[in-house]
Amino acid sequence: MNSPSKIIVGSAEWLTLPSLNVPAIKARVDSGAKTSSLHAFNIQSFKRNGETWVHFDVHPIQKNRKTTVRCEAKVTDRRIIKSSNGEREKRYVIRTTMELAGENQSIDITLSNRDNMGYRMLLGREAMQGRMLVDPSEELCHGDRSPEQITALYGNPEPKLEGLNIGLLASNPDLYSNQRIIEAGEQRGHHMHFLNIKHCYLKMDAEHPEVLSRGGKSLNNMDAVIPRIRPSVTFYGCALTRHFESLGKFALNTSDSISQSRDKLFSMQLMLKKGLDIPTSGFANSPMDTHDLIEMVGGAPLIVKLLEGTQGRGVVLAETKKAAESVINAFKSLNANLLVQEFVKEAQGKDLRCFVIDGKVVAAIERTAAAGEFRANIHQGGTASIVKITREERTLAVKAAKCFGLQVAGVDIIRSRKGPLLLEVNSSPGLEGIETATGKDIAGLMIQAIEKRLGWKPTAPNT
Ligand SMILES: Nc1ncnc2c1ncn2[C@@H]1O[C@H](COP(=O)(O)OP(=O)(O)OP(=O)(O)O)[C@@H](O)[C@H]1O
Ligand SMILES: [Mg+2]
Ligand SMILES: [Mg+2]
Repeated sequence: MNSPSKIIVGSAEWLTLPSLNVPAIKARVDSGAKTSSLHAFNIQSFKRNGETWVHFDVHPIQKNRKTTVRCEAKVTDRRIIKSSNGEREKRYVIRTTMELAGENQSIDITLSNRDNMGYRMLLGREAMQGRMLVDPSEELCHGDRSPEQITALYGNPEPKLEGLNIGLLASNPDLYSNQRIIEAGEQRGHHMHFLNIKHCYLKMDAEHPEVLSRGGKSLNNMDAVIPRIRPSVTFYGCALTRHFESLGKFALNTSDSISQSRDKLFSMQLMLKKGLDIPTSGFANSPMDTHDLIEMVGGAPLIVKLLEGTQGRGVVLAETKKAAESVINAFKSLNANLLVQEFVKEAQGKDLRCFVIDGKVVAAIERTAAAGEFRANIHQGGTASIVKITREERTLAVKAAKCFGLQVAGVDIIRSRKGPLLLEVNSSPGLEGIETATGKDIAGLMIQAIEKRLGWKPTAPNT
């Protein structure tokens, strides 16, 4: 069995991919994977002498997004790959030479657009069969590479002087929030593009997928997009965002996170599932259950919410049981979906808006309803002021954003006798109220979240 001609490899090894001009790449040895894979981006197919080729970029060094190698290879196949989390994805397959322990061999590699546990390459069992034996307790059996050696091989990359191409996917360029995002991006040296959601369209094609803007301009050169999708265009805006994501572009809030948080009922169920508290709520189909619903949330006074409402419209306070019954049944007769919720009276018309970016609360305000009003929405005449939030509230806000996978979120919390309760999570929180009240550059922090994710560093001196 143990043929002496086989090479022993550990759990990770340095390889060379000479035809791709990759002099050194640390691969994770993964006999659980069939085919080897390479983390590639900007993957673009093209025709050469009637054959399909791809060019793509690789960051060959772990935790380094500055060193980029541009590669080109003939496509030998397109394959459905099932990743370890069960997701299926169609990927390009290329054949290339791999050098390990002084031996060359030809292997198939799929081009994956995700990082594999921080490794830029996975060496699958297809490439190892008949040639290698794995000793999982060892690592780098064929030598390590020092940072100095890596620098000698790749040279010192020039810092990227050029700003990023950032697309703001939104509807109204005159909106305070949109203007601020464009301004903050430009201030930090980026090329900001206002992309009107309704003026963008997409091409679904296996070889050359694309997002375009009216007139036929390709938007495939965007490095990142910031979706600011108003509720009326959720479906279309999420479709565009999803397309950008599948092109390997970074979306500050993914289409999945946006659509999940937009569905009020679903989002409440998800928050509860993650152990995050909300005011007790009920949802029913038939008016025959109205009475039970009212009892369930502790009787009147109670809140009735239309699932489709925004900015405080469609949120009603029913002071008495009679009023509650009439409101619920009236909405029902209009075929509206509604939920019934316990009224948090002790909040006294106040709620908290916590602005979360990249897992941190970067600003918080307290909104106070106008006199005679229980809804704290600014659109309903509410006023905003700075507030110090508790550690518990901070944690709750961060967890709420995380449970949807939102990198930017406006988390609304109401202070109840039982402690802080989540009201809702917004994927396109407005900037005006919070920037004005706190004086913080929230738009700038959103841009910085993109820079961080893309490993972009501003050049001195205007950091
Ligand atoms: N259960 C409740 N008890 C007391 N006040 C509430 C309750 N639910 C909502 N409110 C008040 O009403 C306001 C509006 O409610 P909510 O945020 O649920 O709806 P909305 O703002 O219309 O929704 P959206 O932000 O999605 O447009 C809240 O900001 C809060 O001040
Ligand atoms: Mg609200
Ligand atoms: Mg909302």
